[in-house]
Amino acid sequence: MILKSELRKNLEEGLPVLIYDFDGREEEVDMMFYGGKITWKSINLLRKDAGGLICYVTTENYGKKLGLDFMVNIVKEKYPNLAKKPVYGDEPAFSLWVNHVATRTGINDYDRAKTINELHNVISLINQDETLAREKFEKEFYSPGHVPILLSRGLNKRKGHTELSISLLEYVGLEKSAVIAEMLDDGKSMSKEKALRYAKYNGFLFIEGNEILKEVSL
Ligand SMILES: O=C(CO)[C@H](O)[C@H](O)COP(=O)(O)O
Repeated sequence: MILKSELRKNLEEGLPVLIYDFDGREEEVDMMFYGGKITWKSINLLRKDAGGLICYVTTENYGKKLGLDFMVNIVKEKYPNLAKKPVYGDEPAFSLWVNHVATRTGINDYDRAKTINELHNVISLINQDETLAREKFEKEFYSPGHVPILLSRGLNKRKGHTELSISLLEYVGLEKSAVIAEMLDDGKSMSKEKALRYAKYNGFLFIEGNEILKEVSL
């Protein structure tokens, strides 16, 4: 059972939560942070202890309000021969890759934290002033950059870490803004058992996709 208050407290304190998707899907664990609590130290931990691709996550609906499309739609139009699906079947959640204009190269921990902090600010502005949020996004970001944006289609359409992380934020009542990276290990994805031991050792929450499905209404 997921303890809502404990989960919200951890996320608001800037602690990561580990999410395992499902047997028969990627069978991977992603490290997830709340997008509103990212510092350069969170990027450092994602890079060193998780090791996978560090992605910013929000919803398809918010993405549309900023004029963002799924990369797969762009690829289908421009490079139709490359528009294949990964082995586990889902259409990827990728949209554009961006940097904030105040970054230098965009890749170090400070730069990626800056890009993500400013993405979170844009996302938080959407519900107050949609037009201003889009203007701010177009004025302050450029693409291609070093932070991929993933857009959640909702768990009723796709059951990836993208959708699981957004559902957890909705469940605890936080803004739909997350940062995730896969946990890797010596040339492979980290096993669920090893990620569980890592979570226990560090006092981080470990949540399975099936537990999330039980708590949220699809
Ligand atoms: O692979 C990815 C995007 O597609 C990301 O790296 C991330 O792990 C989320 O993936 P998914 O939502 O497919 O589990």
